[in-house]
Amino acid sequence: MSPIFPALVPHAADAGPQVPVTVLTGFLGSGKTTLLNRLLRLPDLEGVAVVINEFGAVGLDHDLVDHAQEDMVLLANGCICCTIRGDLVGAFERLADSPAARQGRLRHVVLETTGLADPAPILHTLMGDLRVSRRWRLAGVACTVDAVNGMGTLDRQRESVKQVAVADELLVTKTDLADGAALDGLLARLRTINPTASISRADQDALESLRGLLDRSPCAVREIVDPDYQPLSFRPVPAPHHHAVHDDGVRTHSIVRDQPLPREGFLAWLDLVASMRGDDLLRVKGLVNLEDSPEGPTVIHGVQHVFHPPELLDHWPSDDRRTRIVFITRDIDVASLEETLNVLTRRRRRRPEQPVTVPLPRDT
Ligand SMILES: Nc1nc2c(ncn2[C@@H]2O[C@H](COP(=O)(O)OP(=O)(O)OP(=O)(O)O)[C@@H](O)[C@H]2O)c(=O)[nH]1
Repeated sequence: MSPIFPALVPHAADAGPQVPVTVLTGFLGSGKTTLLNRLLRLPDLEGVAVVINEFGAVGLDHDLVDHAQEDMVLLANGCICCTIRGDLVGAFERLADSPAARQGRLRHVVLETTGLADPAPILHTLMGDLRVSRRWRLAGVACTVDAVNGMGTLDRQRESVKQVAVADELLVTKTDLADGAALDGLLARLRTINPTASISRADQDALESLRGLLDRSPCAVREIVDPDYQPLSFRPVPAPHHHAVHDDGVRTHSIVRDQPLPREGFLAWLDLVASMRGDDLLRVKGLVNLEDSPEGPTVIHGVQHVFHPPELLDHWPSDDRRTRIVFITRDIDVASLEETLNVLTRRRRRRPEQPVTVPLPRDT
């Protein structure tokens, strides 16, 4: 197993059942708390806890969210993505110690990030910090996008592009205030940045989407695993060329392989790509057909250079047994990802004892 890919080593068997965590991100003022409040008013949300991260000396959002205080953990005084990431670990440790968790009543956690957060380090902590990942498991990422200000925010704030790029569900808020043409333009841009996320409207089915994330575990490959999966409402959206072109440098690329892949070569490739270009891999999700595990696909899921431990499903969800991996990248020459995979899996299969020279993933 690769030494620089420790997250590919399965967790210890004593980890016990992990409680799923849904991350709710979205730029400042985009409607996260409003949506969360609507969600928490639903009748069947017993056992759902909320962790709120706020930026500022005095936390307010915890007062604005209606929820039993016992299940509320507030991270004040900073942004978990940078200054107080350790507090995120502490917050989950405190939550693990809460009566609900100790009595086994905690079934899901929603983590609302500050609107300024780069979500990637938060996801890394959830996926890669053993103190957290032993007990908790990322179930999905929802991102609110403001229909009125969203386009301008995407233009000006690089973090907001990243928030959109890593999301499983894009929840468009304030559609009641936006005009139709502007909304179409925004939807097209969202679809360009992240074609694999489902998009829903806050005033229609966003609540259902968020609710769906609470029922979802493990993370994030529903659209690949589930042959019946249909993204919600907004598909198909108008093609981007109908609107002004906004190039956020974010690209989506799918790798498909008909033949099963050798485990060693595949993991070496993933390791190489993650270590060389991890910063630019905004999101990677896939089902991999490995030669030594034909009974089901191995699910891979990563954010930048951190990957969930790959998970072997006990059966294929459909007749399609091809390897399918979706990359959302920034400024990577995707052709080099394909070339590198070809070289590593081909040569390893033929001559495992030979040292392998591979082309490195290139910039665009
Ligand atoms: N008209 C309208 N207003 C909304 C909608 N969603 C949120 N708002 C308003 O937008 C403002 C910001 O909403 P919040 O829910 O506080 O946004 P947030 O993302 O939690 O904000 P931060 O905590 O600053 O990151 C509030 O005044 C909300 O009432 C919506 O769908 N329609």
